[in-house]
Amino acid sequence: MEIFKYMSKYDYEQLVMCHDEASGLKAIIAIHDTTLGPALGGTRMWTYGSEEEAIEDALRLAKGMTYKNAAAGLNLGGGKTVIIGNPREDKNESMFRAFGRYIQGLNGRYITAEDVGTTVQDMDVIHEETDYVTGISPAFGSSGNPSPVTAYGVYRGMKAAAKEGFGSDSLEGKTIAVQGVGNVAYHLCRHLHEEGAHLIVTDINEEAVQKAVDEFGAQAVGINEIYSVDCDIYAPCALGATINDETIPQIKAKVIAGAANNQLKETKHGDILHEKGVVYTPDYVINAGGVINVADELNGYNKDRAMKRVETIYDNVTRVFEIARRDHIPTYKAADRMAEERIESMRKSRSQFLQNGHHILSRR
Ligand SMILES: NC(=O)c1ccc[n+]([C@@H]2O[C@H](COP(=O)([O-])OP(=O)(O)OC[C@H]3O[C@@H](n4cnc5c(N)ncnc54)[C@H](O)[C@@H]3O)[C@@H](O)[C@H]2O)c1
Ligand SMILES: CC(C)C[C@H](N)C(=O)O
Repeated sequence: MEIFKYMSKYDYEQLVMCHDEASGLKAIIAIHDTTLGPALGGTRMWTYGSEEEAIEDALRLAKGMTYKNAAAGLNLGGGKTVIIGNPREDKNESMFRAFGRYIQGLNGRYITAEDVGTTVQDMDVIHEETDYVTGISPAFGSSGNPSPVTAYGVYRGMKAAAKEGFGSDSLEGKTIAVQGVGNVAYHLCRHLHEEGAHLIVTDINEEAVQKAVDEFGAQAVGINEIYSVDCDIYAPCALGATINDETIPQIKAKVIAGAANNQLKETKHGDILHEKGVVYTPDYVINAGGVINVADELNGYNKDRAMKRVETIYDNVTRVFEIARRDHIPTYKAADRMAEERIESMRKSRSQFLQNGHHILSRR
């Protein structure tokens, strides 16, 4: 991978390689765009096949956060971290302390939170070294684990997508295939079960599957079976790129709406879904609940205010479908248009010089 070529193609600002021999920290912080404000995005810990794969993931996820934050109406830019390692085996306190010092060194250009493989406890350790971290324990006056809020946002966005696909936003009696029943999808399944949906689930973690079967009466299927099951809605809630050349011909769902980041392997897969008449709900619009919730910490966390803002995901998803219909474009392009228009208008209006300009973190 030619890194500068890639950064130039998608207009990235900064890539930081963080290394601490003593703790084993190998982290990559990618900052995509800070036009709207400091870059806020979570930290993923994962066993990557190669360093190149990790860098690419950090870059792709950071760009997704720029669009997610912009589309959600937040005054925040986009960034993300990946830590190379197994979250079950390789974590230690000094690793997250070292990582916290690297974040502090960026002096507020990047603010972190949880993502796959990291927890509230990890954020608390990072907080020992820096204030540029969110999703820390409620004991610190913070918002804690963002996953239940992300799940609520996905649930609301899925209802808006159902309205588009089926003419009603009721999920009662709908069959929903959920891929991955981890932190977010467990709570999503609870909302869906409470509304009377039938659930089909899969996960590489058998315990997680069993919990969904026991608590929500879900039907369990194999890892590769999930794409081809008879269902109304496919909810990708594991990792990215699950909508691709191999899976699209298998998917029977009329609507796709889930929590995972970067669901389309390539943009052409969004075009194919559009041609097939599948209602694809752009990932970064529907899964913004977690970042909306942690971002509220920057103003002194207020749960009611944060949840009110999460409710807007229903309207944002609806708006994306309206733009797609109006401009005869696939939904992923409509979402990009919505986010890019906001960034561009702010870029233009901010060109005027201001001594000691107001900064979002000054309110903390
Ligand atoms: N946690 C949040 O607040 C949040 C916010 C926005 C987006 N997301 C995205 O949502 C997705 C899920 O996040 P999470 O926090 O629930 O993570 P998680 O790690 O708790 O859950 C992911 C689940 O997917 C399972 N999984 C992994 N590979 C799989 C495969 N091939 N097939 C089936 N299951 C598989 C894992 O075993 C795990 O149970 C991620 O893509 C994440 O980036 C999370
Ligand atoms: C800031 C975090 C809550 C980010 C979250 N992991 C996401 O992808 O949106």
